[in-house]
Amino acid sequence: MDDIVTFSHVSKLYKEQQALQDLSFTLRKGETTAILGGNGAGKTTAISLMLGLMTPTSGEVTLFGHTPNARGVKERLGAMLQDVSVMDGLKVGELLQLFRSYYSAPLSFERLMTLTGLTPNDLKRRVEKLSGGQKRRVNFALALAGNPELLFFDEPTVGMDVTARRLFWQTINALQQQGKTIVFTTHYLQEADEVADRLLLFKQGTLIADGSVATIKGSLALHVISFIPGSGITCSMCAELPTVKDVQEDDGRIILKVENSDRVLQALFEKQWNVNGILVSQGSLDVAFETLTKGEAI
Ligand SMILES: Nc1ncnc2c1ncn2[C@@H]1O[C@H](COP(=O)(O)OP(=O)(O)OP(=O)(O)O)[C@@H](O)[C@H]1O
Repeated sequence: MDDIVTFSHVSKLYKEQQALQDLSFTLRKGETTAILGGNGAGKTTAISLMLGLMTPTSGEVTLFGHTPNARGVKERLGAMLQDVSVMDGLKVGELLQLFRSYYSAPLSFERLMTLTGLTPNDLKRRVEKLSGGQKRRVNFALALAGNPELLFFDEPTVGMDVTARRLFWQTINALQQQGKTIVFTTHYLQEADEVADRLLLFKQGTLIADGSVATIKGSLALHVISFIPGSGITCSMCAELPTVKDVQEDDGRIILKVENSDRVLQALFEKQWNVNGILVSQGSLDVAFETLTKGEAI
């Protein structure tokens, strides 16, 4: 079966707070999905529901066609959550061994160390003595210990240094090649752009966009035009140009986010405005994200 995660009209209410509202989507085998959204959009709540750490107020969540807490489901998934909570009092090697013992076909110590960058020295250290970044490596190793089919990462690279971050994405890439299904949340849009096959964009507990990076960028079709304004050219004049959605000034350049760059260029030439150094580029995921989360495009 190719449907690995399904949300069917899922809502979650925390007392008065509506965290998710009528959310429906399906994640398929082998897909890498990035869940994006501003603070409080509902990303962690969605992941917690997938992991069976809480239940929906209404609607249904399934993993591999079963409820997340059904027998046999947990063995097939691994997770690295935002709160780095590892068991104090144990050495890293002991903790890894404990986790490996839960699974029928765990990854070897050597493989886990290669994948996560843990060193033989790290294995001898007590978990509570590790730095925040080192604890995240341990949590990464724990998520991979059972060689699961489905992996969840909630803001995985927060607190990782550059080397750790690079190794993390290399490992994710290797897992993608093996056909694993991966779900991660991030505030770093570049990560989502580079790694994900699919983006789910949350806003205030609802799904406002679902598609590939290319589709989401393309559906918005926002382009960026920038130029150095000559005297007399102001931001408010530029805001009147056709299809302009946003105007900013930065470092002596006026930067326009526009729906139709051809029409803007044509208008600039017709008006014979005194502008220099015109640059046109395709909108980035950041632009798409900003536009969507401001609600302008929907
Ligand atoms: N245990 C809780 N009790 C009450 N409200 C909660 C609880 N957990 C989350 N919320 C609220 O539910 C909403 C969604 O929170 P959630 O943590 O899922 O968002 P998020 O997208 O992961 O945010 P962030 O990017 O800041 O981590 C927020 O308004 C939050 O305040």
